[in-house]
Amino acid sequence: ISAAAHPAGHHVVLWGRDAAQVDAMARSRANPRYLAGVTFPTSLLLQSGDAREAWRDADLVVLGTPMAALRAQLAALAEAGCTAPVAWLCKGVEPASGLFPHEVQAEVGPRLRAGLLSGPSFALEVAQAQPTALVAASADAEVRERLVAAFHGPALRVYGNDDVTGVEVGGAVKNVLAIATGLADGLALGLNARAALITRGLTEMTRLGIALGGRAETFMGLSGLGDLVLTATGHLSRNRRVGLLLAEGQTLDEAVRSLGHVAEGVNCARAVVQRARQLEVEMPIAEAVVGLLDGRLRPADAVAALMAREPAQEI
Ligand SMILES: NC(=O)c1ccc[n+]([C@@H]2O[C@H](COP(=O)([O-])OP(=O)(O)OC[C@H]3O[C@@H](n4cnc5c(N)ncnc54)[C@H](O)[C@@H]3O)[C@@H](O)[C@H]2O)c1
Ligand SMILES: O=P(O)(O)OC[C@H](O)CO
Repeated sequence: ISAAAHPAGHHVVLWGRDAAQVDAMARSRANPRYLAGVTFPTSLLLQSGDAREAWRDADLVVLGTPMAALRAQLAALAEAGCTAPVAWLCKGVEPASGLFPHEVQAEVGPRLRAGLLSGPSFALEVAQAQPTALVAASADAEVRERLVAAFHGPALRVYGNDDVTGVEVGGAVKNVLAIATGLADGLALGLNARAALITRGLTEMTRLGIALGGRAETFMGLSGLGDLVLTATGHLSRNRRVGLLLAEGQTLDEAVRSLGHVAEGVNCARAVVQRARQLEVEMPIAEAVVGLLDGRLRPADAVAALMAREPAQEI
């Protein structure tokens, strides 16, 4: 995403916590482990050390960490009195608390001018400047405008949306559903089953999102249906890969270890189901994913349980 901001003519600093890694990237102008074949723009400045040096004069701060690191990063910005808009890219819930990103921000940095970027976007394709459409979500119109100004360009279309809850629920629940479709595809349950999981999964996402205060239309947009289709079917998805590995017979620990990357859906599943139960929202597919991840259900039992549900009206 740092590379994506470059064609828009901005001065971009990529800060990383691992000095050796940042040094290696600065020398090679590449990150072969994550972004194979991508060369960084010559103007992209790479920095480590004191993060405040990187964002002190920034017009916009973008946090590209997993959910587990969001609280500490936001707290540091809040404590240092950051006045620039701050946006996160993570999708999911905080593992320790089950909170969505904007809820974490409300706890640690309520005065930050905050927003997020979401939508169907594998990092590799964004870095390759493949055409991509994203959502800039914030309750603050100026933050949305700043994000659009920073990233909208020849390869990225950025749409605004003020429904932060809806956008974040979509980004979290699609991870859980991608595990489910990965499992179904790994078990060769067929294309009909995959389409059914995506569609009924979208219904679950929408029900939960509305119960949490999101708007129905958001779930039909890029951060809902769009990201669900991408993550549930795209071979670059880590969450889908977890499902495929479970279908091969790996345990959850083995699957997460062999993945070697963060798969937010593993933490999301339990938190999403817990929220749904509290709100009396039915989410049978997400419930089945939790049963599978916890080792309480075997894949065949999960399929049988979902198929044995009472007939119901579609809407
Ligand atoms: N990779 C993608 O295609 C993609 C696309 C859209 C959104 N996301 C979301 O973005 C988030 C990050 O995903 P990723 O694939 O970039 O993960 P990642 O594991 O590659 O981590 C991203 C960066 O965060 C750093 N980091 C990790 N823990 C940290 C900490 N405690 N403090 C500071 N930095 C820390 C890592 O060193 C790394 O540089 C996830 O929530 C993911 O769902 C990823
Ligand atoms: O690789 P995943 O499953 O974390 O998905 C990455 C992005 O969220 C896709 O939009």
